Amino acid sequence: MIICQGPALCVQTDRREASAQVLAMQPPEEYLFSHKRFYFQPQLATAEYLDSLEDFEIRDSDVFLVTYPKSGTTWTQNILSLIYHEGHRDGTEDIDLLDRVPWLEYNIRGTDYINRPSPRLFACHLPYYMVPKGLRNKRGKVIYVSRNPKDVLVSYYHFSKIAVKIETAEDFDSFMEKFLSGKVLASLWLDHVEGWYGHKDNFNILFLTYEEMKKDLRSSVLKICNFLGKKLTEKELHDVVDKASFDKQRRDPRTNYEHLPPDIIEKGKGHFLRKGTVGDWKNTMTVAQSERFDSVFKERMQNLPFRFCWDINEELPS
Ligand SMILES: Nc1ncnc2c1ncn2[C@@H]1O[C@H](COP(=O)(O)OS(=O)(=O)O)[C@@H](OP(=O)(O)O)[C@H]1O
Repeated sequence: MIICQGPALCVQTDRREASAQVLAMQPPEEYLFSHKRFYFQPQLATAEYLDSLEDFEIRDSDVFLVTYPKSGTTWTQNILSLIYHEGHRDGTEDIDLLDRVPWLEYNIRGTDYINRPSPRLFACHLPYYMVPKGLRNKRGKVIYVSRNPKDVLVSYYHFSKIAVKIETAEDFDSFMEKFLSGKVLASLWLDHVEGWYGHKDNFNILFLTYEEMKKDLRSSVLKICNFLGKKLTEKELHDVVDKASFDKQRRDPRTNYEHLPPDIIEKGKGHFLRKGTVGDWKNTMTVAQSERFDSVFKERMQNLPFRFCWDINEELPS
């Protein structure tokens, strides 16, 4: 089975040959593969497979977590697994998170995940127009998690230093320019979020933000449970919230991706779960960089319903 973390981290536990074939098709210096106006990780995505997703058969019980990278994907994957799997909550099962909630666009190919019992859980970074058409007809459920794009940018920048398969940022300025022009995995943040929000009526969808999860994780888990029609006891809810905390997740090698080999994550350069805070962009971006970011993002942000801390002098929520 191919195991992937986001667009950037991928490893296979078996069936290595499938990925080796795909790898052989791509020159190693190519970090981005464009298909239908969207950037993918070239080692794993093929146009043929991506096109086949259109007809991927959706079950009403399917749950799709959709994010732009670095927005809280792993966190929500963990929450979904904890909500649905008692053995995960009580620690009696030793199943990899990425087997629980695999990547639709990268790692169900060649696996039998599609034949698993319901409810099937998937994660993806796909734009709204590339997901299976069944989803676009309101079958299955979609949870869309977004995060302040300034924090996304900073998280992505640091991640590029530890993720071997994505281009290492030379410096923050040049990485920011790539981010602002959408020349990164998953393309332009604005297009992704606007696309999903603008087409929300076609989907059975719940929008969440990283910031609201940080502010009140218990309420966010309850919101997810209500959307999924899943009732947890007080003890179960407590266990989900407890095991999804940043500290617990960081200490768990499975959710901090410490088990991934060094050709996926470079050891000793940082952790996947880095800081897990709101507003860390203020520690990295200068006033000039923030203003440059605003000059591209601010106007279009006003059409979105999500309210993020934007100005460098604005106080962060407690
Ligand atoms: N439990 C928990 N609580 C708070 N924050 C968390 C948690 N789990 C992951 N994270 C933070 O999410 C950031 C990684 O985002 P993703 O998981 O979406 O990355 S990826 O797209 O799957 O590569 C990355 O953010 P930064 O720390 O700002 O870099 C992670 O630390």
